[in-house]
Amino acid sequence: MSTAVKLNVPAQGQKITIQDGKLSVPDQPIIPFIEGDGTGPDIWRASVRVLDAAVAKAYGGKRKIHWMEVYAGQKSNDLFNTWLPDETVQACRDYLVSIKGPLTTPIGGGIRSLNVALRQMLDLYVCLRPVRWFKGVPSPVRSPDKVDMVIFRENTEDIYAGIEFEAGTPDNQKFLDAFKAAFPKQFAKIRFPNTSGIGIKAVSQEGTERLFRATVEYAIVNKRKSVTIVHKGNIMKFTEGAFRNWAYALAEKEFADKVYTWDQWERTKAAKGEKAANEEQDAAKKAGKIIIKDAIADITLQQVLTRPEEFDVIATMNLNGDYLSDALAAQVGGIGIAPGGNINYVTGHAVFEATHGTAPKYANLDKVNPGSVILSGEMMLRYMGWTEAADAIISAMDKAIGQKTVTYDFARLMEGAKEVKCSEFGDALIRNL
Ligand SMILES: NC(=O)C1=CN([C@@H]2O[C@H](COP(=O)(O)OP(=O)(O)OC[C@H]3O[C@@H](n4cnc5c(N)ncnc54)[C@H](OP(=O)(O)O)[C@@H]3O)[C@@H](O)[C@H]2O)C=CC1
Ligand SMILES: O=C(O)CCC(=O)C(=O)O
Ligand SMILES: [Mg+2]
Repeated sequence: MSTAVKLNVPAQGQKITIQDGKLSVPDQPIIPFIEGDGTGPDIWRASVRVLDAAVAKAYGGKRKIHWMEVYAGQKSNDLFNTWLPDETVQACRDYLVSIKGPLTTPIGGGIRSLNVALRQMLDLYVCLRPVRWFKGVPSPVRSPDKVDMVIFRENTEDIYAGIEFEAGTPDNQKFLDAFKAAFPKQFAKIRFPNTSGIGIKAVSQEGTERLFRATVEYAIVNKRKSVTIVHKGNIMKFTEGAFRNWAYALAEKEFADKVYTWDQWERTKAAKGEKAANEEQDAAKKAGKIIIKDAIADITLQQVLTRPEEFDVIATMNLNGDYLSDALAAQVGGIGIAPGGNINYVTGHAVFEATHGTAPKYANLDKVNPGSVILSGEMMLRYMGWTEAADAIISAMDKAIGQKTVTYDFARLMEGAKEVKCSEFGDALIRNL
């Protein structure tokens, strides 16, 4: 039985609200945070000091965040005998904007991902993961400066929805019986039905459209050059292929005067030839239109390495986005510095979190890079409209890395670096604010 969960609401501060689609952020907002499992507590302790210092530096005491701890994961289970209390989900709902550390998910059994559950319960349909290089960060590629990509990963659908039937269970048998009865031809395609685990991949038009609408709006507001739809539609025609087609159709329907799509190029080519299609595309580029293109997921993973300058904003489904965001992070210094935000742009709900996990072998060593959570906090501040504080963090990050004061992950790859602890990297950022 779970114990009652008591949240300590700060005595001061107000809720962030949303009116007519616009966030209303008080000068003293209450922001819930989840510390996280494994390295989460070390990272959070360093991060919160940097975020507070950046706000104090930017607004001289006029603005201040009142943090409210909410619980999830191991700490929650230890204290309250529940992994994800309703009170936590409700607080993220009520206070609109929150931030979290990583939470552990067991492999092959046990509880389902609390991270994914939170995204689904709050319907945070965009997982926004910008990938950029800070000068001086060690990288395995020759030109990490060419990597400046922003991933829009669909966050509520796909194989991640957790519709699975474990091999050998009565539910699995029930599912297979019903499947066989309704679709005997497709059932016959299962190579080893008696020992197959089954997972269901659902990708919808609504889910695709809201993700892609947010992507194109972001590309327009931020004056980006292109959006690449990344999919495996040659194999999964009615899920990943449909994602591609729905995305192209939405771009032409809702953003006709702001974009030029490769679908348009194909149509013009078929009607008037390749030269005319190229001229049309060149004219669109000159007019500042965003090029909407697509690429199959496997070749994308090669080309983001070999031709990074051709990728700008990327829209993709849940699983592809998961793989792609860790792979891209490697090019700019690793997941120790890869931030993210889970956002519903309609309701305003947002939970900011690092791309990495709990890195359990480093728990409580005050060792790992807190950069990912700090930069997730930077994204949160920008989302709140606190641009000056966000800019101060970026500039401090530039300076600290320029001084070669870095945690172990960078130090092991950098000549002449001064390796510092997680908390000391926080200190270095604060000094450089
Ligand atoms: N959103 C979330 O909460 C997420 C949770 N997870 C969960 O985390 C757990 C562990 O997953 P795992 O696959 O090991 O992936 P992790 O991301 O936790 O760690 C993998 C490796 O990445 C490097 N790394 C991770 N965090 C940092 C950091 N802050 N600074 C520097 N390097 C870092 C370390 O590399 P090295 O050993 O080379 O130093 C580490 O061993 C699992 O339960 C998983 O489900 C995973 C991803 C996201
Ligand atoms: O929830 C998890 O444990 C993993 C999630 C993950 O890898 C991600 O969001 O990138
Ligand atoms: Mg991941």
